[in-house]
Amino acid sequence: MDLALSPPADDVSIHTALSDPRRLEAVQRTGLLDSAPEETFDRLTRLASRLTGAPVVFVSLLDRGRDFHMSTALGPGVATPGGSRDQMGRTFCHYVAVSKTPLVIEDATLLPVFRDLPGVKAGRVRAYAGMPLLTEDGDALGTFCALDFAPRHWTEQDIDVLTELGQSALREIRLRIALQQAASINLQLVEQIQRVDELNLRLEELATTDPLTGLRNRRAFDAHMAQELAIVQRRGTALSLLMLDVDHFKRVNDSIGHDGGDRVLQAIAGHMKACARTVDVVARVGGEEFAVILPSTGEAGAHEVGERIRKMVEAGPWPEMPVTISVGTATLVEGEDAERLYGRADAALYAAKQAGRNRVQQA
Ligand SMILES: Nc1nc2c(ncn2[C@@H]2O[C@H](COP(=O)(O)OP(=O)(O)OP(=O)(O)O)[C@@H](O)[C@H]2O)c(=O)[nH]1
Repeated sequence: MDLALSPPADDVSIHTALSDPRRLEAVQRTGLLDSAPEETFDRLTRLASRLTGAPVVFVSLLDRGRDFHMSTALGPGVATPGGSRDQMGRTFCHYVAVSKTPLVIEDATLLPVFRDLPGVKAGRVRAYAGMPLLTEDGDALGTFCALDFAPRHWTEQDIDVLTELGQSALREIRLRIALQQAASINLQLVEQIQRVDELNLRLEELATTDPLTGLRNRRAFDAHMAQELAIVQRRGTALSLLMLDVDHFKRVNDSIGHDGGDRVLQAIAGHMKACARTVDVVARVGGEEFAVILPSTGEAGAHEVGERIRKMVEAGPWPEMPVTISVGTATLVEGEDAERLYGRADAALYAAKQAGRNRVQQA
């Protein structure tokens, strides 16, 4: 029974069909290209070889420019092909993939279309029976096929065996595609979740950061203050607050312009960050007003930090005009809430201004 192509596909149309990107992508999606031999497929080819008596049965995946033999079974006494599992050049499997129908050849040397195939010319194959392995979308992935070195009559039972076992191989390959798809969807989901997390983090950062100085804004300051007070209540540690205000900032603006004033605010923010520990919370709480929350810090420590910042700001360098700050400090007393602490630090700041500015005043 010769089930040859009618009309047989020519080289150009075979090349075009095999190069179809959708088909090649489907082959990739099996995840089986260059995979190690697997018992699942080897069992099927072995069984097919035993039941048909064909000396060679294999499952091929038709990749770009090569046939990858993912499973090969050899009959008794047949020498192992060894080496590469890739088959280059035109093969019977290509005709099966292009026609998407079975191909059964009893003696290829008698058929002009096939007698010049490299495998036939080299004596590696004379008879061939192959079934196409098609995706659910009808793309040809490869073949399940048997061959013989001598002319051979393929019986109806041979064809049934190859068809049935080919179907089993195909079911397994389709399962692999589905698994690959599920894994890829899973990966995409994980990536999307990561992206959303990153965006949320960025949004949170934007919502809590002062755009001019990069310090925490008033909102973040209030949240940190509540958090620190809760810690103090639990652990009984100390907590201090610094309020800072640029001296005569109106004059600064008037002299060097609003942009110049902004640069001064940025430089002061830099000095404050340089003086603070990582646990301290440095914030811009108003136009030219700053605050620093100092966890685990008592009166003396708060005064010291205030002085350090004041001196650093005074030292500048200020190329355009001298700049100083006034600082008010307050240390939490028992039973005090955030508002009262803030109020006392602010009052101390006011007192520092009244006392002549460029100084640190304790509440
Ligand atoms: N450049 C700049 N100026 C600001 C910003 N926010 C507030 N200001 C200015 O800061 C000045 C604050 O002035 P005042 O509150 O009168 O106090 P002051 O001039 O600093 O004087 P004292 O605080 O009493 O030493 C105003 O001129 C505001 O316009 C800002 O983001 N950028």
